[in-house]
Amino acid sequence: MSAIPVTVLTGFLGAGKTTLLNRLLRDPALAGTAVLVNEFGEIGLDHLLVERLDGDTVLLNAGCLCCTVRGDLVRALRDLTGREIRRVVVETTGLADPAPILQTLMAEPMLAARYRLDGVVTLVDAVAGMATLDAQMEAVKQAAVADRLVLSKADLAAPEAVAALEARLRALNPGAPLLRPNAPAEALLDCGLYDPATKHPDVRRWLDAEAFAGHHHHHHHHDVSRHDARIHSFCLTFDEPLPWDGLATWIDVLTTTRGESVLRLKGILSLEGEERPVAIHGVQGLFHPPVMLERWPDGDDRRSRLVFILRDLDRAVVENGLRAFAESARREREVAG
Ligand SMILES: Nc1nc2c(ncn2[C@@H]2O[C@H](COP(=O)(O)OP(=O)(O)OP(=O)(O)O)[C@@H](O)[C@H]2O)c(=O)[nH]1
Repeated sequence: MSAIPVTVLTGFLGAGKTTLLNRLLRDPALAGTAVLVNEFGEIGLDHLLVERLDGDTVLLNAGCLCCTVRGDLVRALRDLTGREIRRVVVETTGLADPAPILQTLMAEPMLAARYRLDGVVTLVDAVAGMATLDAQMEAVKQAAVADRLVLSKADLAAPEAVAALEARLRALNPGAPLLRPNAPAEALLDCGLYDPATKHPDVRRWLDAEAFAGHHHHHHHHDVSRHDARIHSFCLTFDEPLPWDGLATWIDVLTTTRGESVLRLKGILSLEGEERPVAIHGVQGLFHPPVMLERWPDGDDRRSRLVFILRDLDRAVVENGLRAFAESARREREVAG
């Protein structure tokens, strides 16, 4: 049984999540999709309950998915077991930090066996988006960790305002394609490591390491908001195969000491003594077990590439740490062997 993809649909209050979802659900490509909707404050916080609406829509009530109803998310996904479900979309409340949701999906062993995180789709409202990003750190995080960014309400905004917001989003998250809500379902969903049609790894689409070339740290930009300045993303590339032991130790250290600062990490690795590539990804201090891929994708170069989205953590700390741990693992091996 192949794991069922779970897409997390997020975006600030009123950004158009429900509108987009309703359109997508009419698309035949989404037949067999179960939807978990998290509405904030519909029912008192004392009564956590999961209510089945029509068909396969489940409403997760009582509070924000990111904090109070993580247990409900697990239960709701567990309840779907045995049904003919091909895909799950979780619509978060506008206030949600997506990280704990992603962590729940990755960390719960029962869920990890049956479901796989496909990706995060973040809606940004072209009218209110700029001000929201200035005011709300959560909105910046939602945009920064997205695999797909969708700009809604561009029809209501001036072209210059749309262009400015697009430029800001590209700087914040160079790896995520920037789409409009009328984009085809396949472009919006299926952001995972595997091409859903061929089941082969599609690293380019998943990682889009090339998109980070030319994008640099924005701290020195005069007009960047303080929130944006705290979050930055980059891609590290390594020509030589990396020692897994050094890398694993470094990930452990980074996770333990600065987990909250690593908003997201995705990578494909060439490891010493291993022909096949390994994919790793993590969200705020939690790492998915590494996945060994069958082979390097056709035409893909065989360098290790690691994409980081960090908050309040300098690139140099991460890069120097990684190099130091890799170096010391190599040295230890030389001494031993
Ligand atoms: N003109 C225009 N209106 C839109 C667009 N997307 C959404 N809207 C409108 O924006 C309003 C909010 O949309 P919703 O889909 O309810 O937004 P949401 O993100 O689900 O809202 P919350 O669940 O409250 O966070 C509705 O009135 C939609 O009709 C768009 O692309 N263009």
